[in-house]
Amino acid sequence: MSPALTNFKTIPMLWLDSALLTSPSRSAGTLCDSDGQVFVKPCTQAEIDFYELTKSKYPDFADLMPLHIGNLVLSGPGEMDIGDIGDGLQTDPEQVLATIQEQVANAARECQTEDTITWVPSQGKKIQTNMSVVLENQTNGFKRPNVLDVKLGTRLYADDAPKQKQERFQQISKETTHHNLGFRIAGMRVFRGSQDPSELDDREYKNYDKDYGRFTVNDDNVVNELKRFIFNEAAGIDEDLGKAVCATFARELGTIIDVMSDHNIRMYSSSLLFVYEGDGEALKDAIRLNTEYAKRSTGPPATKRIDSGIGLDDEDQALEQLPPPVLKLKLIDFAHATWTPGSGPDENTIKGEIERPHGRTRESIGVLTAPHIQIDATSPKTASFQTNTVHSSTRIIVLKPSWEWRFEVPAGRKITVKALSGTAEKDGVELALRNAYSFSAIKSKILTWHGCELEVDGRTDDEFVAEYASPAANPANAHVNLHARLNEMRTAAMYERREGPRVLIAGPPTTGKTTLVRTLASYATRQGFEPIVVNADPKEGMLSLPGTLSASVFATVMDPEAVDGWGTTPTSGPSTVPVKLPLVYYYGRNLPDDDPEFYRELTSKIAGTVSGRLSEDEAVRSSGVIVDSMGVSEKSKIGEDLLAHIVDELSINIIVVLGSNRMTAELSKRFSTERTSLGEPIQIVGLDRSEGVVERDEGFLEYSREQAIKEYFFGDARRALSPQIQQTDFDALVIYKASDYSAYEKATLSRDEPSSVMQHWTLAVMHASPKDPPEVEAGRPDMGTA
Ligand SMILES: Nc1ncnc2c1ncn2[C@@H]1O[C@H](COP(=O)(O)OP(=O)(O)OP(=O)(O)O)[C@@H](O)[C@H]1O
Repeated sequence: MSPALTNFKTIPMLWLDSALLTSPSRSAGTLCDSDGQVFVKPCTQAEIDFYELTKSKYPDFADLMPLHIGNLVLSGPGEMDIGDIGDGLQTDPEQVLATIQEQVANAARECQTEDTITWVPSQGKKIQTNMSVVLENQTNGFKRPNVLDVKLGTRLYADDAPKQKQERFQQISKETTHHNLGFRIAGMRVFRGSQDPSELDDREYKNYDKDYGRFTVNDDNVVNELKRFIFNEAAGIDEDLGKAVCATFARELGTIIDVMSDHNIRMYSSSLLFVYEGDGEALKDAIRLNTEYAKRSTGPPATKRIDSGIGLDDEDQALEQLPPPVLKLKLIDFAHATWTPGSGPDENTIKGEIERPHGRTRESIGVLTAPHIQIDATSPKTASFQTNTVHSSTRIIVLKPSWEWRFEVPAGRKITVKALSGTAEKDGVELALRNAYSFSAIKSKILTWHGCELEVDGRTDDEFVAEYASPAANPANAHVNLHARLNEMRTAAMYERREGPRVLIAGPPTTGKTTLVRTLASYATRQGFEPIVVNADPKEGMLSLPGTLSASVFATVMDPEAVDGWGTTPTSGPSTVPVKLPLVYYYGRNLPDDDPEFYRELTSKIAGTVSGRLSEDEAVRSSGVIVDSMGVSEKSKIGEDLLAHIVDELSINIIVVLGSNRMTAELSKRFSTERTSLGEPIQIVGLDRSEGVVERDEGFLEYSREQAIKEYFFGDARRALSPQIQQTDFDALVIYKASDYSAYEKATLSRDEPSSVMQHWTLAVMHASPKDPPEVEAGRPDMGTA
């Protein structure tokens, strides 16, 4: 049988061999590469799909899983039955590693030993598999890995499991710690885990097979049994060292619970895989080396330099220098895992990860840190230590004038940035010196005009210093010039008591439009102007949820840490940065072309309100308007028409086109003879796109949108928010849903009845009489969101 990799470069593959792994195990279907770095696990297409979807759409969740390197197709498709994968496993203690390491062929083994029917999402029919996932081997790099597999959940079967299977698994759950605690020890392996040499294998491991977790471990002894995994004087792991391991696992588990709580997923029979260095001396060495590494490190593990204009990749070098691992904790086995949007967090799985000790504000204390284990977090000896999986290092980045530090932080990770000296700004907002700013799920930049020193703590996914020979070489220079020109116009307008510039920022997708709008708004407020900013791009919300169009006066500083990059509203709770009060219209769709009529109607309404505000408020009038528009591809006729509608309605007199000569030329032609409603000519300015502007994939954007929704309802980590609860009878509510737009069906809204399907929906609340027709409802501003 010759393996062929689908999306992974060829690597020498061997059948799993005792000489290559930390434990001998020769299990059918299981492969390992020659240096033990990867682990190949036979699986179904559903599991491959789950890995791939998670990697592309939910990167923070993918961080909780073993790294998915690719997929493997074995030759002779159709020859292998998933039920065959488990042949020969389980009986010999030496073979238990297969259970423990990534639960190789877990589903199949369960099927063979616990049920006669193969449990795969095919209604119990046996399916054939010639596929495997190629994963990072979690035990790689350890000298003597101790491994513990904890199967999670009270319920162990998915909805599509056959009835017999369901009954069998219900029975298992009832008879084991699954029932009350929501988890069970599925396998364990401890270096020198017994004083009796006859209980150890030839590599000095004591192996606990799955029967141990089913028949020996119960609710009363589970904590003591778990202690066997960690507190092991015979291997040199004393009380202090063991407590430090527990505390570090608890911290990692906290992250897993936090991320899982943010997602809508259902997992059955998944596990947590705990791995740590089981040799006390090697463990102490690894802790020391990791601590030294963290202290010594002045740069992130993967820093790209652009010295002499040549990109140097330090990644390989940095990886070689990494200290040995101390411990790892991953979620594994996704044979029965699916993403279930709208279903809420997976309480069944999370239950197994949580113990609720009294008096702790945070509930994310895991099985290994149950109160009985008594971690003394105050003793320096027992404090948790840094592992290289969550390695972070403090480093200083020195930027010369007009340079940018560009960075990407994935969802679920956080960095803090302090400007130590000089001046630094993020999207036009100047960073206060020595103030720590936190950023998560972000792709952005810090720019300096005069040079600065930044202190950065935390691991980024990518970062890069963009060096420019002179300020003029940085496209941001054009933004400053544009701002200077707008300010001249504002000052003139102030003296003449008329309207200041109304600017529309347009361009194809991902050209830096929103960044420029934020920068211009921030520069204006820093100089005492009070422009109205209009967000005409429903894809991302401004001071409101995604799917809305909004406008707000910006008279005070913006909040660079805000999840949407703009700031907060009074509904987001108390804030150190002044809040803004936006006018919001609910559009309910991603793109303007999804319902152009309704989009036109709403932008006209916003324009009406903006015009009212301009005429009432002198300071706002002379400051003018800045509009962020949707990305319009160069050949989109409808996109161009919608832009023209915004230009007309908001009396735009300056159109800035980013990153497209063609669009600049077309708009110049279109507006060359037109005048605004105030009789001014319409100027078109073409600006270059910065090469720093980055694509944000759908997974990243979806996560950002989810965070914006969460922040809207619950505040953020910096401020607690108690959402207002107002109870209303369902009879008093009229609920409308955006109907599917078609050229024939012009109705924007269709009536919907309250039902359980609406759980986790966000509803825009509008003040209207229940008798009002949908057209009237649709055009009203939101009072808020429920
Ligand atoms: N110079 C830069 N360096 C690094 N990142 C940047 C830079 N300019 C913009 N970005 C980032 O690139 C991403 C895309 O930029 P932005 O949202 O401004 O583009 P856009 O044209 O508004 O996109 P869309 O068409 O999707 O609305 C953002 O995450 C932004 O923070």
